Amino acid sequence: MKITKICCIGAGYVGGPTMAIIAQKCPQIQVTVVDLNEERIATWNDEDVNNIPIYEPGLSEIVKEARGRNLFFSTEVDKAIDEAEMIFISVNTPTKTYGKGKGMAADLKYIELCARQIARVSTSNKIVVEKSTLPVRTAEAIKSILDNTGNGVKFQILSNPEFLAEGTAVQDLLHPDRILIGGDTTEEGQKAIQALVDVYANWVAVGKILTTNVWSSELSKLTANAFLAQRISSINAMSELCEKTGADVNEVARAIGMDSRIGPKFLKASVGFGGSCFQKDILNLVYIAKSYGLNEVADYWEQVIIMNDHQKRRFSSNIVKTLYNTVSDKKIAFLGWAFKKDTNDTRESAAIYVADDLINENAKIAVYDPKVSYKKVLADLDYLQTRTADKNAESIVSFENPYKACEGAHAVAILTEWDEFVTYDWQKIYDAMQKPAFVFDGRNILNAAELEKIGFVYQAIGS
Ligand SMILES: NC(=O)c1ccc[n+]([C@@H]2O[C@H](COP(=O)([O-])OP(=O)(O)OC[C@H]3O[C@@H](n4cnc5c(N)ncnc54)[C@H](O)[C@@H]3O)[C@@H](O)[C@H]2O)c1
Ligand SMILES: O=c1ccn([C@@H]2O[C@H](COP(=O)(O)OP(=O)(O)O[C@H]3O[C@H](CO)[C@@H](O)[C@H](O)[C@H]3O)[C@@H](O)[C@H]2O)c(=O)[nH]1
Repeated sequence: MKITKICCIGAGYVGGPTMAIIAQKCPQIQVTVVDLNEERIATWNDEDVNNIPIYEPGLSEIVKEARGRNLFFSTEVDKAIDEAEMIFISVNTPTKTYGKGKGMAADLKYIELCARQIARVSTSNKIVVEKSTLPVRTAEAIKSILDNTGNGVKFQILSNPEFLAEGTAVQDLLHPDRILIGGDTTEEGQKAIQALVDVYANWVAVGKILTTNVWSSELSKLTANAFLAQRISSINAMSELCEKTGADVNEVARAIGMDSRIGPKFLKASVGFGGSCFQKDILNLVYIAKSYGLNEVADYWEQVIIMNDHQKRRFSSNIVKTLYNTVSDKKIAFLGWAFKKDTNDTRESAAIYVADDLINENAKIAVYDPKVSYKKVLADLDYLQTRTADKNAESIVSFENPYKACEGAHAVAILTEWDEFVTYDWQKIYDAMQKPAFVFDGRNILNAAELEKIGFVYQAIGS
């Protein structure tokens, strides 16, 4: 089956970039990305392509090339669904905040709404592709809804999890380690798999396109994120031991990373991992394991989250302890608010939790992040519901100039590893700060010797 029209439901961090690349690489396919969020669609369509809602290096250029040619962003969900032969579901699947599984399970209400909408409006056969990260066996639920509420048209359901990381989304999509496609073993299922393989084969070597059954594909996504996050919690656990023993976690990471069985990637000790995926997906894995009575499996993976929470709290406690056990009315400058560099995404960023802890101690926080607005900073803190929005606004400000953010501060804390932080005039920052001037480097990006020479009291993670 040759695909000529694709619809993607969800114009977020996955739907937007993924469809932009498909449109760029497959000019013969018309790709329409739809979303209920009118503001988001309007900014995807903004005349100035630099205003698109997601910041990813290289993305605006690709959108510029394909938008209006074969890439469209629209709020007309029904129309796009009905016209397409293949529909990607790329909506959010956050952790449940209510009812059974609250705080653990994935909330599938948006997925179910999509399935019902597809069933309601489809007048021709469709291939439905799960792009969102979903609990194993979700395809079964989607199939049941489609088959029982549809207009008699036939649906094939594929699982095609996305492995892109934010900040490198374009490169990850252009040069993926692998593409994973899970589908039914029936003849129809195999035809559907082939149709999606043919789309990716426009730019991905066929040897990198892996096909499996649906359940393996769904579970592989949760497994990949669990393994990646586990490496970070493992190195972060060692960072605390390094601080006690005089070992240096960067040296330890280099030494173990040269073992080809371990490998060098994902061994950077930090203030803790953030992002919308790791915590959510591991909690979901823990919930699934528990629901099958596999308590030891659940406890094993939950420890990755416990360690990460500890690492974030340890960072804020250390700031308070080092600043003579009080930060009350002291100005702490935060360089970085995003959960990692090269993205404007702040979901689950360590900065939010560190700020929350410090505000509990009456600190005054001044944030500078090259891509995050003050509105977003406040929304992130308000979401925690620790205190009133007014109190948050009194306790935290943000600056468009990093030097202004650091002026008069008792300490600077590095929360995100933006490259520009390394290039700053640290002497100038030092001169304008309270003395002694402290730097807490939550990303181990600055040069300790240089900063100490200037006069800073410098503390990194794990040394
Ligand atoms: N962010 C990542 O880097 C990443 C990477 C791989 C996988 N994932 C997974 O991909 C999925 C999407 O993540 P995201 O970061 O793009 O989320 P997101 O919140 O940025 O985007 C989801 C979009 O879906 C829209 N939406 C929700 N319900 C809808 C409906 N019924 N009809 C139309 N639009 C609807 C929302 O308005 C939102 O704009 C999640 O399951 C996530 O776990 C994310
Ligand atoms: O050595 C490291 C590597 C990462 N991090 C932190 O870990 C978090 C996650 O980083 P990363 O994995 O690079 O970004 P994400 O966009 O969250 O991507 C992850 O989550 C996505 C959503 O499921 C997956 O698709 C990706 O494969 C997976 O890497 C960030 O806070 C990083 O700063 C570290 O602290 N140390």
